[in-house]
Amino acid sequence: MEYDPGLVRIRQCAIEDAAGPSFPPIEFQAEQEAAHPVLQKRVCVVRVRLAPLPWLTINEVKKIADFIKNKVPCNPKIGIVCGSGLGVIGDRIRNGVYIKYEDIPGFLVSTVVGHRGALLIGDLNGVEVVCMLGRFHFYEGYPTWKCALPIRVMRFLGVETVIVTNAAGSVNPTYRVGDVMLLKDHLFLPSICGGLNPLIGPNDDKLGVRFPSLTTAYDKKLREIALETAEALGLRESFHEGVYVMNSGPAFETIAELNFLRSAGADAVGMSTLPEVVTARHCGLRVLAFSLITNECIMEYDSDKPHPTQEEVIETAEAKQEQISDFVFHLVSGMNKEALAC
Ligand SMILES: O=P(O)(O)O[C@H]1O[C@H](CO)[C@@H](O)[C@H]1O
Ligand code: HPA
Repeated sequence: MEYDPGLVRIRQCAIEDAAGPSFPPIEFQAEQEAAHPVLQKRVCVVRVRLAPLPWLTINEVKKIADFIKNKVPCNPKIGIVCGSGLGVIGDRIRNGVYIKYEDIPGFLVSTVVGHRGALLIGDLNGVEVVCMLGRFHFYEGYPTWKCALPIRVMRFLGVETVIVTNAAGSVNPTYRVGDVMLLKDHLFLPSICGGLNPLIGPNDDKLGVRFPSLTTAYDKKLREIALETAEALGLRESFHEGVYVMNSGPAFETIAELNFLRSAGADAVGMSTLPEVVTARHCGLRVLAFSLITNECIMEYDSDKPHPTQEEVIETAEAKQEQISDFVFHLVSGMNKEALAC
């Protein structure tokens, strides 16, 4: 039988190398053909060129965590992601050690105003935390799995719970600028409509299951603690629980889009957070997430309200930063007590 390289079909090929699982090969080249000694069939030996792996393996993520641990011996149980203008949360951390993102091999760099670009590890109200002073956004050009890479790094630093914060616009007309919305659910539009789920790619079962459930993504007990903390600080009236929707950004939404999002059940809209939340749930972390409402979204045509700007977002975040950092300061203590009691 004549061997025709054009007819070779390899239906599935998973190759384990030292670094972990590979993805489908992209090129086959026939090298030789021979009779198989046992099967008594003609077989061909092929040379396989693998597609370069875009994803990091568990070992590569562990290496980043090990680098951090070698620099700063630590055992944080809570991880915090600071949203736009909310890096001030880190100012309450005592005995903190900063590591700039650019100094961490394999990490990313922040490119957005209002994101300082460093990890801060230290003591927040008696709890050891690792705090991201600045996050990564899809619109900066990072794929969603990379935006969420720090969450996996946190997991290998020993973190069990993450507090993910963001600045967001209000879609719910009863919200006011300066209010806080605890996320009770989300609409991950870039995932549902755009195939941008951060878990796309080979799954490592040692980290999490292939098909994680997100039915209880936002921990109920942690939300209760957050509301009790707000109550104790006299802030309860400005706190809500609602649905966050992610727009990939960087453009703010049109009026038609905002009305569509409202009718779909959204209360606040932003351009971040969900890659981190999905990744955290996948690797077994508990999640509390909240939005600071930094601007009112314009939902009507011919409105004379100001158009949303990054400056307004940062201004509101700065005006509220003391309140937010006070809230997080007390929140971590309540969360820690609950974790110790479990
Ligand atoms: O979600 P964070 O990082 O808080 O930032 C929010 O603020 C920026 C828009 O002003 C966008 O990046 C949006 O996502
Ligand atoms: N839309 C999207 N992202 C945002 C907004 C907004 O109105 N405000 C802060 N981040």
